[in-house]
Amino acid sequence: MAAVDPLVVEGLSLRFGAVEALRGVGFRVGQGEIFGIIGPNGAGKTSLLNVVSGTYRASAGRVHHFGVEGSRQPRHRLAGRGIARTFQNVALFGDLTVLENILVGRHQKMGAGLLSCGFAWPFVRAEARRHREAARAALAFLDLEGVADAHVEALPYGVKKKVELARAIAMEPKLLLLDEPLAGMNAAEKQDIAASIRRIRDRFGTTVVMIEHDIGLVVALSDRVMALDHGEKIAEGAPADVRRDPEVVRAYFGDGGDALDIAGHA
Ligand SMILES: Nc1ncnc2c1ncn2[C@@H]1O[C@H](COP(=O)(O)OP(=O)(O)OP(=O)(O)O)[C@@H](O)[C@H]1O
Repeated sequence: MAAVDPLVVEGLSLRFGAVEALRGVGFRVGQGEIFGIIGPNGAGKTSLLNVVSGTYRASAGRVHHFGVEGSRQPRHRLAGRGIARTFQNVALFGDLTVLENILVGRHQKMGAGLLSCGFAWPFVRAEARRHREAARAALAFLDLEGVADAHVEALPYGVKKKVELARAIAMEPKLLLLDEPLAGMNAAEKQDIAASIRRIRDRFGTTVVMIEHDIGLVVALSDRVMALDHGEKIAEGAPADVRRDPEVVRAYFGDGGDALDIAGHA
């Protein structure tokens, strides 16, 4: 039987009063793909990710996760279905340690109660141990073991962003949604995160959908790219083709832009 695509989006529209944040956006993401979403400020990228992850309800259109209609599912159900996301701004608990933050993510996946309950049943202890092992494995995969017991608020921004990624992969997602994973980082940190995203896909076969402003890295990292402008899809395809697409260049730079400009945009 043919594999079902992890994400199929059809005719999505979203309105905020008079603002049409999304207008009839549709696309498909195949198993194990890294799919980049680009577009100038206000293009609708975050709105799209919010609809895909069930945070917002679309005015029209559908989202299918692994063949199941998902746009009306509550967010915690998405976690149980193998979908994890990170946020544009760091969304960790600053007063908890890195390891504790990862365990909170696991908790979301496995359902409430188990980690916090006081029972000493052997199966509960075994379950808690399994969560810890999975959390530590996620940290090790991203070379973060050294900060496992550090409080998140004490960490540099670039490390916090990486911890968010670790928290997401500790949920063992089949589909990973990343909202500007490289934002606010220096060049070395960006390269590190980009390499980590690729390693996650290569090692676990995770499908990745990523919004990102750094066009150079999106093009280098993605298998396919989609560009939005004013809530509409204006291009989709091979990263290098989308970057050169006249509509995309115009969206970023107006009529005076040319393809060389966007090639260097970061
Ligand atoms: N909660 C909201 N209420 C009202 N308008 C909103 C809301 N969220 C987004 N918008 C509007 O919807 C449009 C799309 O915004 P969105 O944040 O999705 O764009 P974006 O491409 O993610 O932008 P950026 O790159 O700046 O993050 C914008 O006009 C924005 O002002």
